Amino acid sequence: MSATIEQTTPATTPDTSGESRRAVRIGICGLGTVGSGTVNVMARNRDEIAARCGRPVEIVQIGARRDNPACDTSGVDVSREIFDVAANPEVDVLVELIGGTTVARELVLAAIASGKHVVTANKALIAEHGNELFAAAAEKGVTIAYEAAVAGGIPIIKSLREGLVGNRIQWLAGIINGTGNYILTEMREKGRSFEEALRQAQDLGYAEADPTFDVEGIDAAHKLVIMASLAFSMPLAFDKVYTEGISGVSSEDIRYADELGYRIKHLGIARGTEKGVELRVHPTLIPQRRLIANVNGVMNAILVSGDAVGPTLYYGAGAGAEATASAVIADIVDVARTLESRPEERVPLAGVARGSQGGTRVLPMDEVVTSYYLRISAHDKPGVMSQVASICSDQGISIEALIQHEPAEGEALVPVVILTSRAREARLREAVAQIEALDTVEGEVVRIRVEPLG
Ligand SMILES: NC(=O)c1ccc[n+]([C@@H]2O[C@H](COP(=O)([O-])OP(=O)(O)OC[C@H]3O[C@@H](n4cnc5c(N)ncnc54)[C@H](O)[C@@H]3O)[C@@H](O)[C@H]2O)c1
Ligand SMILES: N[C@@H](CCO)C(=O)O
Ligand code: NA
Repeated sequence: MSATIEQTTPATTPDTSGESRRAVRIGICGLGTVGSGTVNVMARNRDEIAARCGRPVEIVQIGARRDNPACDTSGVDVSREIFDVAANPEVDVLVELIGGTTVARELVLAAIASGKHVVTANKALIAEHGNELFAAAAEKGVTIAYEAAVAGGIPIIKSLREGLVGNRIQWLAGIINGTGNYILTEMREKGRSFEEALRQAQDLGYAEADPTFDVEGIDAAHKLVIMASLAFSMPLAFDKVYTEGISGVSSEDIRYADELGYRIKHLGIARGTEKGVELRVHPTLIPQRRLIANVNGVMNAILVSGDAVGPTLYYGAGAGAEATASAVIADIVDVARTLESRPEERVPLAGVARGSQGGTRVLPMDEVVTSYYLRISAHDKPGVMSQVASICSDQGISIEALIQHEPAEGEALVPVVILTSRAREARLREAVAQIEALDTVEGEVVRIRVEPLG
């Protein structure tokens, strides 16, 4: 089917010099949550977008397997074959919203080969194939814009690549998976089960097609590596990120953390050290008084600390149809604004000029230094604490706080909760192995890292 979009603005808009400029022609591939959100927001805010671009922005084609009742595509050429969009000479900018890394990679390469700019919300694609795609785009003199890929509607890519460009970034830490934060919040505030909260997040359109990506930290690792690449001018190194998800976080640990004055949040952390950059994603205890500890539900927040500016905080909806569409459209406008500029005058895709990325070392997890929350299931016998304290002390670790309640009626095991001093990961692991080997201790010791973030 093919027809013209109903016009509420003229197909040309006067630019500041008074000349009329032709519309920027957009092709959207994928009409799921983000695709339909983008169509809706573009239709609703079309006059504002045209005014901000200095020219109309028109969706000329959509590639979708099926129609989506969440948006109105009447008047737009809809093809069931997404590669039609990549081949369409009428399309200036291809917007990839299908997700995944196989077909999406082929689609983006095809679009680049035919000289189109690309906008994508696909963090998996950028994190895993970004080095290749950026090189292909640079060869062709086109742009790949990926604001929606990290922290949904929060303009964090723009902040890192433009707003903070005068700084040396020291570290960044963020709640960068909306689904995970939604689950942890529902568990803590409403006592919901993990499974129930995940189902709700899926119903609300927050989760990835495969929700293991959200729950096991893979999605956060994708986003972290993209931010770290910009912050530390290094190639995308997804396979080097230490990744732990939230599936092991229990309601019990959330309660003990509260008792100690902390919240458990799933964080992505990138920190520059003299020996290399730490890249890690894991549940983290954060002091309750920190703003980021109070970021709840689907909201995301990222702290970025620069040598000149100090700590800065970015907060907003990390997932959802229209919040993500906000970032997709920001990218479309960015691309549209520079359509006629020479490639070397545009903001570099990877944040630095081609060939200027350093081969920064990613620090092995064993060398990371942090504090820990440990929960030990111990038999209610005298001497357990002194054994645990002596093992920790042998590894140079001291105990900063301790919770030990009376065992529940009829229970032989009593939970012992400890906050440790800062220690090297390797030393902590050794101490935990020795604690687990004690006759007086049952099962595995729960360990969650603690970050003061200030
Ligand atoms: N949902 C969010 O809140 C959110 C936020 C930020 C980024 N993202 C990213 O945006 C992308 C899309 O996510 P979504 O939530 O909209 O997913 P979705 O599953 O709702 O939508 C994807 C759509 O693409 C279609 N599709 C997949 N392969 C196709 C093919 N070969 N041909 C035609 N259609 C195809 C699917 O049928 C589906 O309609 C993903 O990369 C995701 O990681 C999503
Ligand atoms: N599944 C992702 C979507 C936004 O990238 C999340 O929950 O954060
Ligand atoms: Na963003």
